[in-house]
Amino acid sequence: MTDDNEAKLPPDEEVSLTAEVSADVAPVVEEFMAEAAQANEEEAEAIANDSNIEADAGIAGEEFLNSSQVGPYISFEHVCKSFGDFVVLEDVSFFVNPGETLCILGRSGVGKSVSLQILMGFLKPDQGTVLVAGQDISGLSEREMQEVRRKVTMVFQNGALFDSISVGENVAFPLRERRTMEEDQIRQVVKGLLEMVGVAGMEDLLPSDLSTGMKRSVAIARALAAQPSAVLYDEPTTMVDPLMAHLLGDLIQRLKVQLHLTSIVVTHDMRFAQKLADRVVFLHEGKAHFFGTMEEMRSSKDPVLQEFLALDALILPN
Ligand SMILES: Nc1ncnc2c1ncn2[C@@H]1O[C@H](COP(=O)(O)OP(=O)(O)OP(=O)(O)O)[C@@H](O)[C@H]1O
Repeated sequence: MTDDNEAKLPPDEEVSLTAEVSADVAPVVEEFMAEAAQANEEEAEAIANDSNIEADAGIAGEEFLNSSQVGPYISFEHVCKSFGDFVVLEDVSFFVNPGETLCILGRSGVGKSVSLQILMGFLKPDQGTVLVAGQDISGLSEREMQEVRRKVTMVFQNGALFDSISVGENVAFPLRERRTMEEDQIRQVVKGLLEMVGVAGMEDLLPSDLSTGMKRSVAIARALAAQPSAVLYDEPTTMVDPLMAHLLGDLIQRLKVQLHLTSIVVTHDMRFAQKLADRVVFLHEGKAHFFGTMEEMRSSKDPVLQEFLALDALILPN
């Protein structure tokens, strides 16, 4: 390939999500994805309008929330969480706007996964306000929380697939729950989603037949089948090879750009965060020690951040 041709290639995030989808199922999958993208765009606009009304009325609240131009889609406001006497989170605040990606960074045991579990309503905060899908989830019942989890879904490290049913049935699960799709449409969307996430033709395998990275890809396909507006990823690049990590990073970025998905990514991987994050929150000793862009984090003179970045550079030399 000549340099000229290379210059004409679209950036990774603009390569169509359905580029790898077979022609026989592409129309159905494209329609399915377009529906999801439109719903996410409309929801983001609604939140932007609401927050403009609030800002006009002068009731937008805290300084850190005012710094976001749109209303946040997900946020922690002064969240505290302890297990017995052990304080994990102490007055932690951060947000992610609709269609943006936030990476949660920090050493082992600082409460990154606990934060995700609070956002999913699996753990309750002791204090503070947690906003998910634009609404305060603190007073919600388990049933109401299940509705929120249709919009904001999580991709667990191990995929959390149903072990006893096939890969295809795992991905079909959210489609069947909708009760609006014909069997043939379901088959086409499942096939297309699996092709899209790089595990084509694996419908009939069991989750136990798959590698860790493949399970994670299937978990992303299952998450997308629910047409969510936000996806929370817990350590997506842990225990996968660098090529798989790169593919997952590309996919998350394309989902953001083309589906307007809001994402929160817990990661140890600074290169991954550099590639994906609009903002990062760095948890340290129970606090949100830093909340800002990667550039701001890299240029910070804060000794704790500098030490973390220096250690990362040692582990992953350029
Ligand atoms: N249900 C629980 N009961 C008691 N302690 C818990 C519970 N869940 C988490 N913890 C503790 O809270 C702390 C934070 O855990 P968490 O899993 O959020 O860390 P992390 O930042 O995700 O770490 P890693 O990067 O190693 O995954 C740990 O000390 C953990 O043992």
